Amino acid sequence: MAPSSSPNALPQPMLEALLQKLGAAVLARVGTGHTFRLIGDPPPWWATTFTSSPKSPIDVRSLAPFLRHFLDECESAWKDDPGRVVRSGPWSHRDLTSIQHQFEATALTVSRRPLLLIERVDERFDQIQALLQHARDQRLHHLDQVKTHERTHISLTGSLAIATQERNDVLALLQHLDLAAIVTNQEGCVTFISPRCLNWIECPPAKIIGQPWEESLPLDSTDRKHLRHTWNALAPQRGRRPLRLIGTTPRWIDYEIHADPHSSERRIILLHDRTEIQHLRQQLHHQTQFHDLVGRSPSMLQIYQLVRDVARVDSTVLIEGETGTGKELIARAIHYSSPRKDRPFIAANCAGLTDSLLGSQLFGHKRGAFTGAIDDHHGLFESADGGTLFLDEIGDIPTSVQTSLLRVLQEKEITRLGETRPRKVNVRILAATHHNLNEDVIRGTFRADLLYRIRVARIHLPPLRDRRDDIPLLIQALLGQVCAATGKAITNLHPDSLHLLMIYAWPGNVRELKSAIEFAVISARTTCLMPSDFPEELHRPQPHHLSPVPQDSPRPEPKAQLLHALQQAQGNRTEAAKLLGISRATLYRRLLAHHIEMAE
Ligand SMILES: Nc1ncnc2c1ncn2[C@@H]1O[C@H](COP(=O)(O)OP(=O)(O)OP(=O)(O)O)[C@@H](O)[C@H]1O
Repeated sequence: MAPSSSPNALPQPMLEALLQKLGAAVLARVGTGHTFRLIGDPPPWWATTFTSSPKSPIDVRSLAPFLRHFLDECESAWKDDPGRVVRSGPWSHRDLTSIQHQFEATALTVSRRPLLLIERVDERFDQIQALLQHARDQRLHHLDQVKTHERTHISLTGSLAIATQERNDVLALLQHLDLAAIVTNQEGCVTFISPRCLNWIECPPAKIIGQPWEESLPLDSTDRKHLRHTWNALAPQRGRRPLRLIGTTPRWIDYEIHADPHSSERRIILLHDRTEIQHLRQQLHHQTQFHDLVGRSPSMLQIYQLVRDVARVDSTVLIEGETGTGKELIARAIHYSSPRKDRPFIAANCAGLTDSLLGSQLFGHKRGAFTGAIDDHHGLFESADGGTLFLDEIGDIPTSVQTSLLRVLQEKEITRLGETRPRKVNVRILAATHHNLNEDVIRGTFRADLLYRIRVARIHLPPLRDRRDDIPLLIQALLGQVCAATGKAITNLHPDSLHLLMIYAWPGNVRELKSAIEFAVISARTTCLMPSDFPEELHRPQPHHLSPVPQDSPRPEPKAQLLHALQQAQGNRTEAAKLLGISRATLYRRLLAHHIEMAE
């Protein structure tokens, strides 16, 4: 029971009237005990509730046992504060028809006279009950909602955990497979990028997500074009060559572009780090290649060393070897290994030109120097000034030009045709021939003094049949070149094709090998080169007794075979060497060894 604040000091008649209006029974104490008298008219419910007559003094304890305790409590409250209004709180009481009602009593003193108000509060109680019920329902509903939310939360947390786990599994798998991945939406904007990929491109995800995929990878324009081309293809594609990611740590990556199996409009780009393989490949390339020359056979390794040696000095070099053995490549390698490498390298083919044409080509001419010389013209010597002039087929130079050439080599100056004034030139001469210039000197078609001038250093290139170990490397390199040039993707060489290429005599040397590969690539119906794809001459039976043997083979040709080959070649030693599948030098050595007469 909560004491409330002091009552308002209204005049008693007004107060009684007011309370009766409220439908309450208002009882005033008579004397000092529990006897009270009803003031004014009883409330409507009095007669059906209590047996006591409203007109007589009433012992309120007979109305309800509860009131006794209530009044005792009021008495002790009024001792401290006579002005206090004391409320009982509701109590239940059955009326004369046994219907239970709720009552509430309020006690106060007016002019020190205790008053007791008894109210039937059923309606209020019902309202409160209804409110309570409503509140209870609301609470239950709320609890239901809380439970539902809790269940949803648990289920979402579970789904999130599963999704996180799946994502981590996918990332772990990508990591394990050494793969990075990018997923794009239908507009080509990045929706996912794996941490490994972010690591490669050294970029925070916020800068990549939502950006067009093309801009997310640091590539040069050629690689970007290549990637875009692959992207635009309808079918899933694997990049034909690795891309180079530009960055603080440049990387080589292979890539595959797939449609997302869950949505055909999305794409998944899988990226594979190939940097290590690429470095190994480059190392291998460096090991198998010297400038543009492919080959690791002992003879080629010796030649590479010789090239390095002669590149350091400025002397003239004579490069000898059969056609197609790579004489021009050697000349280029010398030039580009030499201090002249930043100056011009000019190659001139001396075969098949008349005196004046070759002379004019090499030394230049003055206008009117010969018929058709309509202008002043500087020659290749002047063009090559400071650099290197490679004179191919020097054995075919007409004698008059040989004389001029000798003078240039001696004086280091040229005179244009039709002029008398010499001009200083600083040119290094490299010359090549497939002739035997010694024989040409003996025959009188080549000047001996010129030969000694140009043969200060000498490099002899072995024919391909004498260095068969290099054939597989050459095939690989040439196949790469031819595929790049033709745009055809050849991935394999059938073992029978390799056998065919290994046993053929290659009279045209590397040039012939290159042509055969070109032919096969063009003819190929699949990505594998079959024996039938190669030119017909490769299929002709190679005479067993003439079948070329590897250069390193210690087995010499028996004398009878040498004689037979010479006879077949009608004494022509170059032809005989070809038939035997050996170089001319080897043929000479073997002829000497077998004491076979070397006369022409
Ligand atoms: N060792 C090699 N590695 C790679 N390619 C080679 C090699 N040797 C030759 N080739 C290729 O073979 C072809 C002929 O080479 P090159 O012109 O240098 O030969 P050459 O001996 O000068 O021929 P010729 O005497 O007929 O002028 C070129 O396509 C060249 O690239």
